[in-house]
Amino acid sequence: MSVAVIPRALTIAGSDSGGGAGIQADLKTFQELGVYGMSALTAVTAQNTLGVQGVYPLSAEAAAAQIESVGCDLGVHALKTGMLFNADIISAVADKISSFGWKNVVVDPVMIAKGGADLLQAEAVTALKRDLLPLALIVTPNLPEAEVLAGMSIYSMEDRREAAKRIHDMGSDFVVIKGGHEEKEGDQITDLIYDGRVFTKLLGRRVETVHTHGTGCTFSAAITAGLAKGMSEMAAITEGRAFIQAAIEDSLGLGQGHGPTNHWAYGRRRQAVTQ
Ligand SMILES: Nc1ncnc2c1ncn2[C@@H]1O[C@H](COP(=O)(O)OP(=O)(O)OP(=O)(O)O)[C@@H](O)[C@H]1O
Ligand SMILES: Cc1ncc(COP(=O)(O)O)c(N)n1
Repeated sequence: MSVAVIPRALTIAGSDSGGGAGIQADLKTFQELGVYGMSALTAVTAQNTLGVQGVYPLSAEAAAAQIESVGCDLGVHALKTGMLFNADIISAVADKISSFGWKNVVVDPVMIAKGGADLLQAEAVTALKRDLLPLALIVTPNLPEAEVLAGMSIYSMEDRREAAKRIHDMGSDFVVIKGGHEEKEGDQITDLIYDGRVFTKLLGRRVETVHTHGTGCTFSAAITAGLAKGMSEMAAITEGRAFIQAAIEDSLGLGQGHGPTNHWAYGRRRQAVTQ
């Protein structure tokens, strides 16, 4: 493969020492999908499947310096943001994205870990909406995040459509409201996509499992990998959904709490089909 065609993706996110979410999940996903992965850390967390034991943010300067180093040398075909923690880091990240002129930007608006720990300070939501969402090609809130961004409660599919419209108005070309937190109704799970014109429902099979740590990180990283490889937004989102579905179905069963998903599963299934 010539250097010119190696797809390259950057994740700007926090470190999860347990390896199921954050930077670690993103880099595993990029690698599995044939994309060269790079990272800019925003915070270090002491974390495992039982929860978050500590959060140690880096300075906005440190986050910006890493993005600059990567951008001015290796080149970035697509990037995603995850845990950004505070308003200073968000503004610094938005500045760098603007100055490099990057367009393939996936924003996973990480706010609260599954175990309840704050991964974004409450006052930073304004900066997220004002500085980062206008630069996003795709934003992927879960249901509680969509409620915070849209400033409304979401009970029905009609509410979800309204929230998607409101978030779209903040500047992201595509809004994907993920269904992982929806009330359990039957065996289906719905991710709702809105492109400013049409609503599309992506339906998946709900897996009964506690091993869902890092599902949003992995899903948004898989979408980013697709964009880095030149896929359309819808194709990248669809492959991202297939990647996370396989990763949840074949989970590794690690840890005593909410374990990680299986980042090998999608690739192994594809290999099995082609053999
Ligand atoms: N039990 C499940 N079975 C099948 N798919 C799931 C399940 N839980 C989540 N998903 C899928 O995983 C993806 C991420 O959704 P989710 O709502 O869990 O994101 P999230 O809360 O941001 O994740 P996290 O905070 O753990 O990183 C979506 O595509 C969603 O449909
Ligand atoms: C560094 C980091 N980034 C993101 C998440 C969200 O994942 P989850 O909601 O599954 O805890 C996390 N726990 N840690």
